[in-house]
Amino acid sequence: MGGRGRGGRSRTQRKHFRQSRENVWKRPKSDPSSENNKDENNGSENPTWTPFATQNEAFDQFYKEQQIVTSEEWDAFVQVLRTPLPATFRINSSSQFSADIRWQLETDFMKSLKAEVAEGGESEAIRPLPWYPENLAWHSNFSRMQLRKNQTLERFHEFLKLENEIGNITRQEAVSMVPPLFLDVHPDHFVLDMCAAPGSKTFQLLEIIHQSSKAGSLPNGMVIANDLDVQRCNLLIHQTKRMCTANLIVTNHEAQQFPGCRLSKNHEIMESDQRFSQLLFDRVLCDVPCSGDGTLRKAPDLWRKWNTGMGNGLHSLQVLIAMRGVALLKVGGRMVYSTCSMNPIEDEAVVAEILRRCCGSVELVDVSSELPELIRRPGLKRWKVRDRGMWWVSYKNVPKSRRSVVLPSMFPSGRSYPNPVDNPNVDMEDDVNDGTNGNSEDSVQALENPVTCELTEEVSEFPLERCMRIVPHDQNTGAFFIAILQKVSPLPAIPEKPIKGIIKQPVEPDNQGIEDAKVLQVDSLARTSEETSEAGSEVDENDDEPKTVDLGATPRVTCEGDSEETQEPSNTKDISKMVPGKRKLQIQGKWRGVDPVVFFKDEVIINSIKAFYGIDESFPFNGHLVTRNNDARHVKRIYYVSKSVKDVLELNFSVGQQLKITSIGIKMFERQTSREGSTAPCSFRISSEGLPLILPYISKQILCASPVDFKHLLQYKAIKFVDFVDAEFGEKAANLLPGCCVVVLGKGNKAASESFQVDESTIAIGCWKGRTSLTIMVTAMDCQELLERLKIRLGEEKGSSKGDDELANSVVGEEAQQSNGINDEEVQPLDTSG
Ligand SMILES: C[S@@+](CC[C@H](N)C(=O)[O-])C[C@H]1O[C@@H](n2cnc3c(N)ncnc32)[C@H](O)[C@@H]1O
Repeated sequence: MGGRGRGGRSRTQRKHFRQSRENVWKRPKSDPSSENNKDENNGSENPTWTPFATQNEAFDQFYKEQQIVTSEEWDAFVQVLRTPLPATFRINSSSQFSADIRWQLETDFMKSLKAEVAEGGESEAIRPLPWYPENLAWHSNFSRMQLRKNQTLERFHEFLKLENEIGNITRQEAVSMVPPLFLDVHPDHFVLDMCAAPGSKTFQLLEIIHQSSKAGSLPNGMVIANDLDVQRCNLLIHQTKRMCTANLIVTNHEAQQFPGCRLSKNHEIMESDQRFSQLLFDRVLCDVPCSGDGTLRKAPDLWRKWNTGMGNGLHSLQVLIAMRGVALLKVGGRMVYSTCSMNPIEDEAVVAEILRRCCGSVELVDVSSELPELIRRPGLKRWKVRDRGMWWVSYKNVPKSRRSVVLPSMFPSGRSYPNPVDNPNVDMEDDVNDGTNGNSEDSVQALENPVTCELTEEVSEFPLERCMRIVPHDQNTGAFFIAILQKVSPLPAIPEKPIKGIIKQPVEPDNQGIEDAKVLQVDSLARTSEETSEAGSEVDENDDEPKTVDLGATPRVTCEGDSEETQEPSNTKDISKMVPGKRKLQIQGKWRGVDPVVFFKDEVIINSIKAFYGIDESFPFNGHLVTRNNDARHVKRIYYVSKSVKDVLELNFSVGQQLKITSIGIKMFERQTSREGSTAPCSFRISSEGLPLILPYISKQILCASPVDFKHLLQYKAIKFVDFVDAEFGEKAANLLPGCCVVVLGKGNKAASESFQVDESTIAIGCWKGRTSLTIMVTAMDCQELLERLKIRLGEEKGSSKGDDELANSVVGEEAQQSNGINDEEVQPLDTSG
């Protein structure tokens, strides 16, 4: 069960989230490339912001020449690129409230907003994206400014903000929603998201995995979401936390070096139920780092920065990442390669190189009949390479001096040629910067390139027309490139014969699968990630993503120069001493500075939890509980993992902890820390994220409240037993054992006497049974959301026997809340400390 959408977050974290949103269509005046310093709205002097320039001659030259749109379309293409991107968002299809939210949009907001738009002369306010299944993705014509304009829009704005934070919707660029749709994910699939942060596509993949889960059950599939960047991994954790899933592992590796996790042949398989001996995936999403010019509409700063070196510099890394993805794919599996760049060097050239290296074991899938309403263009079969102001149509004539930068794989034929004798007339080193955009990469040469004229253009032999490019002016979106690949047979062994300019660099000699036995690399491909990230900018998929996250309580310790290489645990003692003021350096197997992941097996604690909540034996505990602390006595949080994640974890232990795990599973139990909490019979409470999963299995400490009492609990947070409208409920609550309990929303007015059955629509909250009262353990935001949902589901409450004012007077709020230590900060943002 995932995506119940009630994962709370800390106030600090939300504050960061809000503050980090920037107006991407303005930049600080201090920026030297500002064109003027007038305020764009009133023409007055604005000391802080100026509009972005949306011109770049090198960009125009490059894309005109590549003919990604016809010359007749050029004006329309750039005109749309220069306008801000309309907001789009997606309903979380696995959320308990997805149908309610869609109903609200289709009936309430579509109508009420239409009136507003009519006033402003616009034709459409919000509309579902026609190509996205089941009206789950929406386009809005309002700018943020407009959203604040009047009350109706403000209500819509508040709705978007709240539902996004709760996890019922995700604000995501329309084109970014496309790759997961073509991945054809099934709930039992093992999926690898190689470059996953900030996680909007991971979220989508998890939705699909969870889509048809029944209450209390988990799908057989799982997602591993990986990102190289630790900070962005934290964004990913933050984003996916809203999904409340036990079927996710977040890892922190260079995707091109993603571990093979393969048992050696002589490894004894101890457990009879061990499912697999190597971690291979049914689906791989390879949404690589790219120059990002498809996001110009939401990141207009790129207009100024754009140059051809960005795409050229990323091509090698993109090939390496994609090849690693293919190697980790099961035969018969599907991989989607995507970029938010329009550049053929990052797009078609990479796909062609994958096909070339795979020698027929990978095919481009023709998806022309899928999602017919999505307007897209076929991939290019011919393109040119631009480097330092020169156009090259074949590698043949690339001068020796540029051959470490311009690679054979960048060209449609992919052919390598011996070094030419450099043409003295084409002195690349002396290329003059004419200052067009402040970058020497794109000095525009007035002279015609003599080398280009000698050659006919190359055409790719691969069916690259099966790739798709989405361009902004076709359906008012950003731009995106997508290719769908299928692995039809194991990858071939690559000839041992050394090829000039190419070195053999097996990714992981000890753990390679048969498929990826020999992955060759062009020597310039072996550049470090630091170099490549300088070459291009990685642009957030979601302009509402926070750029930084307050990690809350746990400071993370990272070591300077810490690489993905094995680090011996024996070294860590000394290193922890070298970091004064920080908590003890954590170790996860061979990874330093990362909290350990350990199976939680403390029978005493597990049995006390089972007994206290009356958890049915059919709920699988064995091997499904993990912690981030080696010392069971000091475990604060216990996480729950699905069977699929458990299997991967067991394999990971067997192969020497190759995976560097930054987050795993769903937080299920948390230790009580307050005074009253420590005297309760069970020292662990059920976390709000884990509750929906375990709910059908709980038989003790659980009550059913009438809608009116449930609503009052949400409104007033704490209510004395004697003050419940349904006296029987109050009595039953008073008879619970002290500590954590669960309150389920019932249907009738005397819900306490109802027998209830839990299904996907059941709404329940965690509470604390104190001496005289019941107090909810739900964040303020989750309370607000639940109250909204109740309003819609139940209609306005009528005929309450106890008025709200009267009840308000009986509220014990502060006292009770303090006693159990629950407050708005209940849910920690990062799953790192034990
Ligand atoms: C285009 S963004 C991915 C967007 C993401 N798929 C989403 O939908 O939210 C590219 C990501 O690749 C990461 N990255 C860059 N180099 C990487 C590498 N060598 N291995 C893994 N991730 C890398 C960046 O940190 C960035 O988060």
